[in-house]
Amino acid sequence: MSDVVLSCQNLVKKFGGITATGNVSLQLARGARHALIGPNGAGKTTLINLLTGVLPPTEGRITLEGEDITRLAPHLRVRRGMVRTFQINQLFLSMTPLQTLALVVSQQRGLGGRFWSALGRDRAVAERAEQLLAHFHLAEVMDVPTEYLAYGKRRLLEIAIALACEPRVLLLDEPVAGVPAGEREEILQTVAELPSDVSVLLIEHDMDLVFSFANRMTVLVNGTVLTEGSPEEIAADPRVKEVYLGHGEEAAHG
Ligand SMILES: Nc1ncnc2c1ncn2[C@@H]1O[C@H](COP(=O)(O)OP(=O)(O)OP(=O)(O)O)[C@@H](O)[C@H]1O
Repeated sequence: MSDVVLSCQNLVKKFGGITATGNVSLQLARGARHALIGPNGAGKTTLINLLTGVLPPTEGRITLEGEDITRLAPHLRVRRGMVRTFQINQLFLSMTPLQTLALVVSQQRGLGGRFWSALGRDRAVAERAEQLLAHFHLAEVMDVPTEYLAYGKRRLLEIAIALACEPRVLLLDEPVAGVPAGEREEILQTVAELPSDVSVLLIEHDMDLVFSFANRMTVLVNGTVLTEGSPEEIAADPRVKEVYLGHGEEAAHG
């Protein structure tokens, strides 16, 4: 097995005259806690949309576990182990975290819509759901309908749902956006502590959070990679400081 789980080579995405992604190459190492940072409009979300297949690239190539997935439909990328945090929809709002996770685990294990009976009978489904509830600090609210959950708990549930799909690559686009400052660190710590067979690519604006989470960082500016390195290298890079100082509050907090 290669040490690189996901990579893109020379990715370009143009929207009419705007180049949102300009010749980006990136490698996500197996087990990495990799952060993608950059000021507003740098092209971070566009890059995640290209990697997940929501947007087709204008040019370039994407490989997952060495296989070319550039033209693969988004749902087939999920099936191959690349998962992004899901938006919670109406169905999930009326369900509890336990029901939601049991449903996703059942689907994942090919039990489909029989999840209600599966939860009662299939110990393995219930056990995996309980494991996820414990890891994501949701055990005490597992029977509370999602619509009544605090925002931070909802974000944790979104990540837990993604994890229930047993990803090899987890893509998180600002997973703590809107969460009160005091709760953000705990959420990202929970992600950082996932098993090392899950490789994580995170977009996050809060620099303090990024530095406590990441062991690798890529800085995007104007759709291109300014630099990539360890958190220490990035923190010491005068070009990065310049970009962030140049954008002031906006860059630091989105
Ligand atoms: N569908 C689109 N049509 C036209 N331009 C787009 C589209 N999506 C993104 N862009 C442009 O591409 C550039 C990169 O946007 P993108 O949202 O990827 O940046 P970002 O780094 O995620 O920004 P933010 O931190 O504000 O979320 C911006 O100039 C944006 O206006």
